[in-house]
Amino acid sequence: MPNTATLRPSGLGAGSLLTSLADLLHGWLPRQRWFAGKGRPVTELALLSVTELHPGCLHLLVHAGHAEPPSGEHPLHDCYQLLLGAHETLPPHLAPAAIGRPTEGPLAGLMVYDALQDPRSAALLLERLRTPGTAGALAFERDAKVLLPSGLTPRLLDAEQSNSSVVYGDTYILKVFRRVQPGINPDLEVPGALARQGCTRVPAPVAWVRTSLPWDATLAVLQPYLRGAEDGWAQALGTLASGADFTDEAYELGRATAEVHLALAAAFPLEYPDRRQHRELASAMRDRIDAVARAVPQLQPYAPALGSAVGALAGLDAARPAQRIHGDLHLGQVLRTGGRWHLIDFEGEPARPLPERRRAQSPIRDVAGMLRSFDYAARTGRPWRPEWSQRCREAYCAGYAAAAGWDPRQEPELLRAHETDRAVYEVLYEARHRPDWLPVPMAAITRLAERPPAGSRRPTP
Ligand SMILES: Nc1ncnc2c1ncn2[C@@H]1O[C@H](COP(=O)(O)OP(=O)(O)O)[C@@H](O)[C@H]1O
Ligand SMILES: O=P(O)(O)O[C@H]1O[C@H](CO)[C@@H](O[C@H]2O[C@H](CO)[C@@H](O)[C@H](O)[C@H]2O)[C@H](O)[C@H]1O
Repeated sequence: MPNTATLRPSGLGAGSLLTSLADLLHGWLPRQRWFAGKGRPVTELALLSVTELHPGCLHLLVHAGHAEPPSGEHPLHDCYQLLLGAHETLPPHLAPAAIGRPTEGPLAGLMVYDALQDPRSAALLLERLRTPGTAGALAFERDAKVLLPSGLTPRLLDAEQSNSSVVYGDTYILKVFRRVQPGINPDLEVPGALARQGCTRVPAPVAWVRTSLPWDATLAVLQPYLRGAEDGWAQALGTLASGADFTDEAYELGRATAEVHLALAAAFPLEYPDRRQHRELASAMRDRIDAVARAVPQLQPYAPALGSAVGALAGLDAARPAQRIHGDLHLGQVLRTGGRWHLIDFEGEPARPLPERRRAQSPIRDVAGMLRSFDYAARTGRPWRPEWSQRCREAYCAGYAAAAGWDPRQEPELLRAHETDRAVYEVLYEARHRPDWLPVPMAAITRLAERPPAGSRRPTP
C-alpha cells in the first residue's frame, strides 16, 4: 500500500498524536450514532492507550469528558474505542469513513478515517482472532474448540447501533464495543455462561478481544451470525402494516425469554431482596425520575405520580428472587430464524455503569422492557393500534408463564414500577438520540402516571 502511513505509536507519543487528532475528534465523535454524550459539547479529550494493529491502522482508547451542563445532570466521562487509519488519499469506497486531515502533529497532511469501515482492516481483525495472541495491551482470544476459517468477506453493518458490528461472510459477527468501561462486558460474560448451561437461545461467543490498559476491559466479541434472521421489531412492524396477527410470535417470545431467564438463574447466583433492598430500589428509581425530569422538561409534570408508581415497590416483601437478566430487552434484541426466537445483546442499558448492569435484578425488568416494546411498535405503525399492543402484551406474558411457571401479571406493582423505570429511561434515550420519537415513551408516561384502578391485583399488562 504505497500511500499508507505507518502509524507507529512508539514514534508518535500520545501527546503529539492527540494534538494531531483533537480538533477532528471534537467534531467527529459527537456525530457518531454510538456517541453517548449527545447534546453536550466535548470539553476534554485524552488518549488512554494507543496500539498499532497493523501498519496504517491504530487502535485507540480515547477519554471524552463533558462539563456539567446547566440542567444539573452529572458530568459525563466516557472512554471510546476507535480504530483509525491514515492514507494520503482515500479510495472512493472509503470516502464515507473520512474523519479529516490534521494540520499539525505526526499525522499532518494525511487523511484520517474510521478503519472499521475499511474491509482490509476488518479482515485483519478477524485474522488476529484466528490466531490468538497479543498486540501491546490487547489480547486476542478464542474458544479453543472453534477453528475460525480464513478469508471471510467483511461487511460493516449500517444498523442504528450503540456499537459497531462487522459481519464476516454471513458466518460470524464481530461486535466492537464503542463505549468501553472497566470490567468484563456482560455481552461476553452472559452468553458465555448461557452456552455452558446448554442454552441455545443465545449465540455463544467464539472469540473476543480484551485490553489490560488503562484497565482490564472487553473490547469486542465474535459470535455466530444467524443467517437470514429477522429481528422482532421488523416483524412486528410488518404485521402492523399487513394486518396480520403477532400473538403467536409474542407467545413464543415470552417462552424464549423465560427459558433464558431459567438458564441465567442456574448460571449465576440468586439474590433474595428484603424490604430494605426494595426501598433502595424504589429510591434509585425515584432519583432516576428526578434526574431525567431535570434533563427533559416534558417529564416534570408527571414526576410526582411516577414517583408514587415506583414507590409501591418499597412496601413489597419477598418477591421473585433477583438474578442476572438481559437488562435492555426489546423487539430489536430478538432474532427469529427457523421459526425460533434468539436473544442477543446482553450489554444491558448502555447508559448505566457496568457494575450496575452486572447486578442481579428482577426478571420482571426484562418482561417490562418487552411490554414497552409492543407499545412502541403499536405507536410507530400508523394508525396507532392499542389493541394490537394489548393482545401482544397478554400473549407474551402467557408464553412467559407457560415456561417459567409463574405469571408476571401476578406481580402488578413490580411490573408497573419496572415499566415506569423503563419508560423513564426511554424518555432520556429518545431526547438524546431521536427527539422525534420522544412522544412514544411520553404516551406511556401519561398512562403510567395515572393511578391503577383501586383494588386491582391484575391490571392490564
Ligand atoms: N448473532 C447475530 N446474528 C445475526 N444478526 C445479528 C447477530 N447479532 C447481532 N445481529 C444484528 O446486529 C444488530 C446490532 O447488534 P446488537 O448486539 O444489538 O448491537 P448494539 O448493542 O450495538 O445495538 C442487531 O440488531 C442484529 O440485526
Ligand atoms: O442500541 P440498543 O439496541 O442496545 O438499545 C438502545 O436503542 C434502542 C433503539 O434502537 C432503544 O429501544 C427503544 O426503541 C425501540 C424501537 O426502535 C423499541 O423497540 C424499544 O422498546 C425502545 O426501548 C433502547 O431503549 C436503547 O437502549
